Amino acid sequence: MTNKHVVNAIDAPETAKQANIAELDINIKVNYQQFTLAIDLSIPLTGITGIFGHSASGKSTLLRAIAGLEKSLLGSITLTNNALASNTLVNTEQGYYLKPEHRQVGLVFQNSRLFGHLSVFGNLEYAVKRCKNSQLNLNEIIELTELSNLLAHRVDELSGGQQQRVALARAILAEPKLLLLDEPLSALDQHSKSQLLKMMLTIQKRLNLPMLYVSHSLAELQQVCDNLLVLAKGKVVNFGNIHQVIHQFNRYKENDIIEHQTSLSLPIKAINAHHGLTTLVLNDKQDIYLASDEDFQQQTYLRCFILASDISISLTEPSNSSIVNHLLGTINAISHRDNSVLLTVQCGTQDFFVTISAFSQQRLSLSIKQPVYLQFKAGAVRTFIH
Ligand SMILES: Nc1ncnc2c1ncn2[C@@H]1O[C@H](COP(=O)(O)OP(=O)(O)OP(=O)(O)O)[C@@H](O)[C@H]1O
Repeated sequence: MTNKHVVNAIDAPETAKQANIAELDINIKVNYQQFTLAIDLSIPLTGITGIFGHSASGKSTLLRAIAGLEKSLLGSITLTNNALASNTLVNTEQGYYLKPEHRQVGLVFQNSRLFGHLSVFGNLEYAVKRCKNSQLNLNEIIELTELSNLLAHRVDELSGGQQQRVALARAILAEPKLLLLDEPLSALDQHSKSQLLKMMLTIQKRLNLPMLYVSHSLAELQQVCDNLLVLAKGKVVNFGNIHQVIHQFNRYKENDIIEHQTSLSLPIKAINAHHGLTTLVLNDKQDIYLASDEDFQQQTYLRCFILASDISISLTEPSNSSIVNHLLGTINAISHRDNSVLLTVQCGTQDFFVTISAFSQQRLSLSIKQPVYLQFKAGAVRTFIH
């Protein structure tokens, strides 16, 4: 198999091996009658990596292959901890297959099967007993998954969100080197989703546990993922830093999966409680204003995105406008789509994506290399809380 996708293929000069980061080397084919998954990819095991794609693109099949649940797999999967230690999970050429229970890979599904007749504590205790040489502190995991008040409850009496927290705790207590999450939030309401996303982030950081997280929701992935893998029809279409992958999708004419947007992670410069505005540093000359949220107090940087349809263009600096954000930039790409035009405007080193009508583009005679002002309201900058 060729065209191996490497870490942040887009701009990272260093591979995970060079940086001594654990890595999952995948070179596999899974053949079904009507579908083939063919992946040749090295995934650096840092933070949370999102796996995104249309239905039936092969996301769950990939996770099942890593977990050891795919019988019809050909190829190899190796978990490399550092330059010196690697752990082959499967290598069909060598006739090697490590059983799922020996892979040190945890799995949380949409409907994780718990022991319904046992209490929450009983379920967690079972996981601890199965894990030899347990290093984790059970109380810490109970605290991280906010289960202290539920320990005596039978799990079949819990809500979906509570059950998923038990499933998460149980998976972690098996002390995996890698945690796979397959649509763990899809059956939950918005409140439980936010709670679990925050929990996943905290757990990832506190335990330094790498996660691969499959979701249909780009918004969920944007809240927690550092890297994004996009699959289509069983193949990798893109992999790398999540912001860069989203920006590359903006540029694909055939993109039918990601809404055109500018995706950013920026440091917080100031929180102006009086005006309810927060300032983010875009570069040494330009800031971005957005509406404050009390949770920003605990943050040093924010992930945010601005839809391309929420930004407009002005040829002169809008000095008498109520719109707080105006950034000077240079048009470096113009792409026509039906009656609209997608502009890429560079401000400092950051690309912004702007959709305007073809009518406006003609009226303003916009062309490549032209300086323009971007304008967007503070409310157009959408954020996620960590
Ligand atoms: N055991 C199986 N036998 C035959 N075909 C299968 C089997 N498991 C999965 N497939 C096929 O493989 C393809 C990919 O399925 P998969 O569940 O990996 O997709 P997915 O991207 O996770 O989809 P979704 O987002 O809908 O869950 C589908 O066309 C599915 O029908």
